[in-house]
Amino acid sequence: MAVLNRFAGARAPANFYSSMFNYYALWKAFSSSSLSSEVDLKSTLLSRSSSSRPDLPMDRNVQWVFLGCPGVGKGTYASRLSSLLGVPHIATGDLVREELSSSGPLASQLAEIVSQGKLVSDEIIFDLLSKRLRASEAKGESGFILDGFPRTIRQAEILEGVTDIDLVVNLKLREEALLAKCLGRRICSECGGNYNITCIDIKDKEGRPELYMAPLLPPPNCASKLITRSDDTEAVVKERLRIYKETSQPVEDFYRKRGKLLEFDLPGGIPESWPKLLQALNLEDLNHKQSAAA
Ligand SMILES: Nc1ncnc2c1ncn2[C@@H]1O[C@H](COP(=O)(O)OP(=O)(O)O)[C@@H](O)[C@H]1O
Repeated sequence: MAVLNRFAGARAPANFYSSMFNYYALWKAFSSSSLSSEVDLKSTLLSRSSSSRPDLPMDRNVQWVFLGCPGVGKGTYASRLSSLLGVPHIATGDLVREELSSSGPLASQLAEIVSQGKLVSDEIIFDLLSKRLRASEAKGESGFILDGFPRTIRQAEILEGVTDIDLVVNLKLREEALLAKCLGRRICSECGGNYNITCIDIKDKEGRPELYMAPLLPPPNCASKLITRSDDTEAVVKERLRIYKETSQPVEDFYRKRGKLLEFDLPGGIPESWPKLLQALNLEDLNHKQSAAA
C-alpha cells in the first residue's frame, strides 16, 4: 500500500490547517493580477477543507490530478478511478463544452478559442471550476480527480496555493498514437459515453506488435448517435498537441519537483492498461472487493 499511503493517505497533514495563512500569503502573491474567479476558487477549496477540521477525526477523500497529452485517455482512466474511489471526476474540458453548448454569455467566445485549439483564459477556467466544486460540495461530495487542470504553471501554482494535491498521475503514450486516437474519438450524443473507432497497431522493426490498442466500440444503442468533438480535426489536434508541449508539459516538472508525480506509460488499450494502473496505484484490492460486492 506504499503509494496509496503516501499519496492517497486520506488524512490531511497536521500542518495543513495551520498553514492556511501561508496559503493566503501565497494567494496574495498573485493578487497583482488577481481575478475575482481565482478568489472564488480559493474560498471554495478552503471551505471544502474546513469541512474536515483537524479537531474532527475525519479523513478526507483523495485529491488527485491527471495530466497527459490530448488523446492519451485521461478522461477514461480518471472516470474509472473516480467510480472506484467514490470521488467526482472533474474535467475542465467537459465544463468548457457544457458552457459552450449553453446559451450563456461565454458560449461564442469559448467556441472561437476551442475551435482553434487554444487555451481558455485562467479567469474563465477558475470560474467554471469554482462553480463545479461548489455544486459537488452542495451534493455532499468530497475529494476529486481533476482532469485537464492545471494546464499551465500559473494554474498549478494557484492550485498548490489553495489546497493539498496528493498525487498527480502523468499518463503517457507514443506520439504516433495520440493523433489517431483523437481522430477516432466518438461520443454518444444521448448518454455521453466515450468510444474510439481507431485500431492502433504499431509494429516494431521485425513486424512484431509494439503497441496495440483495440477500438472501443459503442454498444448497439449508442451506435447511431455518435458525434465527433468539433476540435478533434487533424489541424486542431496538432495545435492542441503543440500547445500541450509548450504550456502544459512544464506542469509535469512542477509536480515532479514536489515529489507528487507518478509517471505511467500506457502499455496498450484498456484491458492491458487498467490492471497495471491499479497495480501502480495499489488499488487492486479495492477493485477486487468492489467487483466482488457488485
Ligand atoms: N485548464 C484549462 N485551461 C485552459 N483551457 C482549458 C483547460 N481545460 C480545458 N480547456 C479548454 O477546453 C478544451 C478541451 O479540453 P480537453 O477536453 O481537456 O481537451 P484535450 O483532449 O485537448 O485534453 C481545450 O482545448 C481548451 O480550449
